[in-house]
Amino acid sequence: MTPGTTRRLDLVGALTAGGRSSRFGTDKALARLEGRTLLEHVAASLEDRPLRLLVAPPGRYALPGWRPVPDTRPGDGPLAALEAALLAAERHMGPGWVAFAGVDLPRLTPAYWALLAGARTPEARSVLTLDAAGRAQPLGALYHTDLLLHVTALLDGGERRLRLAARDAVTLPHEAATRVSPQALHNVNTPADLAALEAGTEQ
Ligand SMILES: Nc1nc2c(ncn2[C@@H]2O[C@H](COP(=O)(O)OP(=O)(O)OP(=O)(O)O)[C@@H](O)[C@H]2O)c(=O)[nH]1
Ligand SMILES: [Mg+2]
Repeated sequence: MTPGTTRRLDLVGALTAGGRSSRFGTDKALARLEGRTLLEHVAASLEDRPLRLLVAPPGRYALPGWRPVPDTRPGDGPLAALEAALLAAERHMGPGWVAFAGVDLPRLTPAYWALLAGARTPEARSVLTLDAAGRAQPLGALYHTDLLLHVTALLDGGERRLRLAARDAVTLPHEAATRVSPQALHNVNTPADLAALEAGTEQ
């Protein structure tokens, strides 16, 4: 990649939406914020991608323009959903980068993804943002399809933690992400998390 260019369009968008929402109590993908569902908010952040993948149980959601992708290992969590997304991305577009989002990050924006895309280096195979506590956030991150073997090996070994997927990672400061996309990493796990977002009391 030429230094300084972002090449935004070469990212495949992947939205994982196969969770149980057990902490939220009802399906959080369909919870509403400012007149739209959380699913629609996150989808809008990836609307300009050439390929958009929705990793979810078949028929659970209708999202125009998004290609349904079934889980390779249903119910095994977001690491398994990343495997399904990387496989589908490689099948349809060849080797390359995937922007991996969850339904519970409604403040992600195109500018956020452009920032991550611009931070890629030739050696990098993942790009993540640090949260306010300094932890790299594995959702709302970029992964290269080269990570497929690694992700599959983790899953085959019984691992389920998404944060272990990242390798050869570039990490961006929290402030850099929230400057272009305020509250970008605010994660909606409970109704209180959503209420805080509506009230504007979360960063
Ligand atoms: N495709 C797929 N997505 C998943 C799976 N498990 C979780 N997700 C998604 O991963 C993202 C983050 O997951 P969590 O915050 O743990 O969501 P969750 O499992 O629905 O919620 P809890 O039951 O409260 O943990 C959300 O977008 C979920 O929909 C899965 O097994 N398959
Ligand atoms: Mg969550």
